[in-house]
Order: sequence, then structure tokens, then C-alpha cells
Amino acid sequence: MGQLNLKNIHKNYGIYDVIKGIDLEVNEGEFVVFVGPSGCGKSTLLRMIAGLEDITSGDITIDDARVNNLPPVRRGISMVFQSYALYPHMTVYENIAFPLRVQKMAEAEVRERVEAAAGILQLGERLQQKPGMLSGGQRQRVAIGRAIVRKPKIFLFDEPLSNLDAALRGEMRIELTRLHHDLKATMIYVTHDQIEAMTMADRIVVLNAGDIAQVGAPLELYHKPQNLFVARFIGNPPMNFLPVTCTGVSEAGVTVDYKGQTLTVPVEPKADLEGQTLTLGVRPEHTRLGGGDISIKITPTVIERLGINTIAYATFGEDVTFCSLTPGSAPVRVDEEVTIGVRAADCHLFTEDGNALERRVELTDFDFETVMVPEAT
Ligand SMILES: Nc1ncnc2c1ncn2[C@@H]1O[C@H](COP(=O)(O)OP(=O)(O)OP(=O)(O)O)[C@@H](O)[C@H]1O
Repeated sequence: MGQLNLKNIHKNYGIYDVIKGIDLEVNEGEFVVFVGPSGCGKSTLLRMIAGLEDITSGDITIDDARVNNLPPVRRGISMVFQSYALYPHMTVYENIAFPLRVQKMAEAEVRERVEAAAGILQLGERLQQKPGMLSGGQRQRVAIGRAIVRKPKIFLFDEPLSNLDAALRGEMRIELTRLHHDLKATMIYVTHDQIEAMTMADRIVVLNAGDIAQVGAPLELYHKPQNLFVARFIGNPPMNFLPVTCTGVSEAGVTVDYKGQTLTVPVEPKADLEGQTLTLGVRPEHTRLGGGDISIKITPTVIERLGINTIAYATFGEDVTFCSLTPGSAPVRVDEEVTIGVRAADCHLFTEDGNALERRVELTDFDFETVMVPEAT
């Protein structure tokens, strides 16, 4: 129970085409995250699944039943919103029990379900308090409790952690991951935060202007982004991009020239690349002080020391910004030129249309494993 199928979903607002034909299958028990920049359509897509927004065309099925025309309450879904949407005059107990009261469920069963949810969410001590006495994180847990008691086929989360501070967001991420492990329920989660997507998802759906840019396991997107959009979006600090010229293709991969230095990147070649301008992608964490297969000289304009790492930012040419993530103790200083080395095997290559040449990296089973669930404390 809890399988979702989206078939050629479109949404227009007048002349604006905001969802442009999305096909997606979400498996039972999967944690799928929709991620993308503001305005890419992720909330609209989630609201269409919930039934809070009509679809312009296409089909939504849940467990093989077409739900296009079913109202939200009959779709077997529960949604958790960014604004917790709690009733301030009701106790935590009554807030969690609310959807069951609407269903006119017997008191004994209400109590059983509310207490079970409160146990999972560590709200047992708070049941008689009003929301005003709770912290932001506790209020969000009440909202999640209200979703749990309905025993939905699918949970939908719309940026549920956005109102929390960074430390609490980190804690709630772990709690939600644990909750998913305990309930084994299908969960669809919308966020613009790629760290939430990477840490919680079994699969990430990256959206770009109403289209799917790529769907994959978090580490699949990290190691094999299919286009510049995903390469830029997944990873923090973001990937660096340098213009290079293709000088040849061979069994070993695609050879490029970067300022007189030659680099053969192990990617699947395509026809007619020779002579073309390509984009070399280098993640900041794959740069090293000193030499590599090629060397890049940078003069940092900003240095950020984070303890474990030091981040150096430099600009060169007209508009190329380069970022290097070095060990915390790295001897890098503002206005002092350093040489950064890059290994060919760590590089990505993109053609002029923004698509990636497929990297010859083997993804291991580990890269597809569902997220590790921390031990309960
Ligand atoms: N009622 C509406 N009428 C017209 N356009 C709308 C309406 N609702 C949303 N849109 C447009 O649809 C696009 C997608 O909006 P949506 O809220 O789904 O994006 P989002 O990815 O969730 O962004 P955010 O992270 O900012 O919430 C946006 O360009 C938005 O302006």
C-alpha cells in the first residue's frame, strides 16, 4: 500500500505552463524528495498529488486507483505543512486527535492512536499542553503526529522544516529519517534544501522549471549528474565550471586542453566532440593544494575557515569563480597565489547543450543504499 504513479502531469495557470509533463513512479515505502529552486513547481506538484490543486491533464494513481477527481480526504494521504497549522486553543492531544474526531472514531481507538504517535514523536509528556507552550520543533512534531494517526497510504511534506533554525533542522532531519524507518511508509517531501534531499531521500527528483532534470539515488546524482543544472544544484559548495577545448577522443576518454595543459577525462565519448568548447566540472572537495593531472593557479579573494575545512574563493578571467575546499589547516591566504591540483578521474565534462558525458565511475551498492538509520537513543 502506498504506491504512487504520475503519468504525463501538466499544470497551466492561464498561459503559464508550470508543470510540463511529469512521469514518475514512487514505490511503496520509498522516501522521495522533490528538490529544486524557488518557482520550479515542486509545491504545485505536491499539492496536485494531495488533491489541493487540480491537474490540467494527466493521471494520478494511488495503489492502482485513479484519484484525479477524488477530494483530498478520500486519497489516503496526510500532508504536513511548513506552517504547522495547529489549533492554538486545543491541547496537543486534541490537535493530534483532530482528524480522528472528524472521522467520528471511538474514543478508545483515538486514545490508542494518539498515544502511539506521541510515543514515536516523544510528545508523551506534552499531551495536555497547548501549542503556545511548545518550541518550533515540538510544534512540528505535533503536526507530524496529526498526520501519523490517520495511518495514510502516503505522507506528503511541504518544506516542513523551513521555519526552524539550523540546529533544530538537523535534529528533525534525523527524526524524520527514523520515523520513515519505523513506519516504513511512502513519503514525499518537498524542499529547496539540497542537504535535506541528500540526507533523507531514497531517491531525489530534481525539478527545473516544471520539468524533471534528473531522478536518482542521492549519490548517483552526486557522482553522475546528467546535466549542468543537476551538477550545479547537488553538492555544497557547488561544482566549479571551467571552459576547455576538446582535442581528441580515445579509448581512455575525452581529451581536453585547459590553458595549454592536457587532460584526458574518463567519460564516454560522443561523435564530433573534437574542436568543441566543453565545460569541465570540478567539485571544490576534489581540489588539492599542489599538483594534479592539471594545475590551476588561483589567488583567493575570500577565505572561510570552518575548522574542519578551509574554503578559498577566487575569480579569474571575466566571470569565472573558483572555489577550493582544502583541509582546515591549509596554508591559504587572501591575495596569495596558490596552485590547485585536479585529478582527471574526479572531473565531469558537459557538452555545449549542457548535457553531461557519462562518467566511467562504477557506483557501488552502497551508493544506492537507503539512508542509514541512526540507533534510537
Ligand atoms: N495560483 C497561481 N497562479 C499563477 N501562477 C502560479 C500560481 N501558483 C503558483 N504559480 C506559479 O507556478 C510556479 C511554480 O510554483 P510553486 O509554488 O510550485 O514553486 P516551488 O518550486 O514550490 O517554489 P517555492 O520553493 O518558492 O515554494 C511559479 O512560477 C509560480 O509563480
